[in-house]
Amino acid sequence: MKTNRRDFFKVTGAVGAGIAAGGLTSCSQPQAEPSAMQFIKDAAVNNNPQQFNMCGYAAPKLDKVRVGFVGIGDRGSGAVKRMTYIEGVEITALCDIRQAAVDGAQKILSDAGLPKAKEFVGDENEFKKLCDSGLCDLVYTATPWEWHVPVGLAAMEGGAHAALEVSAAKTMDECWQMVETSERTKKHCVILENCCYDFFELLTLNMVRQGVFGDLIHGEGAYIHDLDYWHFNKPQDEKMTDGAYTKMWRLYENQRKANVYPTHGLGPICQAMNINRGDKMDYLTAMISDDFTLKNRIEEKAKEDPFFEKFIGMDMRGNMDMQMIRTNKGRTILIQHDVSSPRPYSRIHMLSGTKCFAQKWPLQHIAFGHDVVDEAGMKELREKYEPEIIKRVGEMAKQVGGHGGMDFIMDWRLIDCLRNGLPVDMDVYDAAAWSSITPLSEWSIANGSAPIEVPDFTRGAWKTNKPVELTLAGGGTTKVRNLSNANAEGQLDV
Ligand SMILES: NC(=O)c1ccc[n+]([C@@H]2O[C@H](COP(=O)([O-])OP(=O)(O)OC[C@H]3O[C@@H](n4cnc5c(N)ncnc54)[C@H](O)[C@@H]3O)[C@@H](O)[C@H]2O)c1
Repeated sequence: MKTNRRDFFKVTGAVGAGIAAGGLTSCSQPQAEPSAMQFIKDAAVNNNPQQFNMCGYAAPKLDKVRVGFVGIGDRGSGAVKRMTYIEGVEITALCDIRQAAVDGAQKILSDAGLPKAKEFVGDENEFKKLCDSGLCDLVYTATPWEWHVPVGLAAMEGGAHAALEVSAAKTMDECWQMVETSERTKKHCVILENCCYDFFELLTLNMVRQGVFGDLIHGEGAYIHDLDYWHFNKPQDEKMTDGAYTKMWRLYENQRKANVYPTHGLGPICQAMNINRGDKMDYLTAMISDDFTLKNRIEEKAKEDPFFEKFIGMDMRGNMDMQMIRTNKGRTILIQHDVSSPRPYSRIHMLSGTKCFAQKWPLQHIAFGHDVVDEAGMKELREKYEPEIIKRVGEMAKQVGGHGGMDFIMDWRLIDCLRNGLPVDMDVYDAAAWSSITPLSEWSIANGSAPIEVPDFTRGAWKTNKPVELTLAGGGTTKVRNLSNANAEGQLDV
């Protein structure tokens, strides 16, 4: 039973197949055998040794970064636009299953005075041609979740770095495939976790680094976002290709009883705790509530519009799921996920240390002991601890927009790292560990909240890997193009 855990975790992709067919599916449950304790023992044994350590790896410098985009819907088109502001970027290739999406991206390029990119429009495997074209140094993927890893693997095999939207992977097998392919090809596989670049998250990360928090004890993160409007934003055309989520993909994904979107809350906490770089997640336990809203909403919508009748009877995930994670250094993390309850947005972002406490939602504050820092104190803290990246591009990022600026900071930093041959902030081990919460939580939930080990994707290298760099040392040279037509568009909620 030592090497079968990848198979054990393989989720069949039935949800994905359902989306592709435009039909109804139910998500397969992972088996509940062997017992959790047996499984935890087995999971301590790694499959293959690390081939090459991608943490801290500096790929050869690229003066120009030729970027290809796969999946240019809501999120991907925003990324194309942001990249037009970054010098040293050449947008060379655009791929989508919809011509309209590619046309929209070409317009973004022409509006910015940039040349047309080569188009790859066809079926769902058209991205392979883009990845094999030799046109790209970086393939930036913003498809529905089921395509992230297939595109990322093809990109790395084709000689490009891969950048994958969140969550990077859906299954444990995909997590290992990313790790093994990145190590073998020596191509970065970056998770595009924009929340790691938000202003308060970066401020608190730097404060942790400077010792202001003392020892970190506990962190909390979340993705609590009432997506009702987006889930039910019906496509207007017959092929179901417009609307908020193309072919209603996200409603289908909500059949899976797991935290299907763990990384917005988890990523910044992992960076603060040096997960994979001095500490690691050891094990988790997960729990989910029943569904109190989604089935009812589907029935309500079906009464208004027969389009929604096909969703009746779908076995939806419960509203709220939670994961409790214990780290090797004895810290704890709580992650919450709820996209279907009528309540205000929150990613919590709470850090609790021996000397300092910070929390972003519902009310942003920092405290020392019982004393909450006032406005003047916050100003002082920002002046003292705002990291260099915010000083360098923070104001420009606010003008470009994208969730208040953090999306642009993330893109700029990624390009600057590639251009200056710097290690990336969010490497393949982060992509795998953060994404693995989905299959791990699914297993724990299916097994009465039994604890389950989080695999060590670094295979021991976490003990010596260096923390995320916050100084821009060796980089910071990438300029931002004329911002005169920037309009800071993009909602503040992620
Ligand atoms: N980081 C964030 O803040 C954030 C915010 C929104 C969405 N996202 C992520 O971005 C991704 C896309 O979400 P979205 O809201 O833009 O969805 P969307 O449905 O608007 O866009 C997806 C696009 O991918 C295209 N597509 C589907 N399959 C494809 C394939 N095989 N090859 C090429 N193109 C394909 C679709 O036609 C569509 O244009 C998701 O992973 C989502 O989780 C992240």
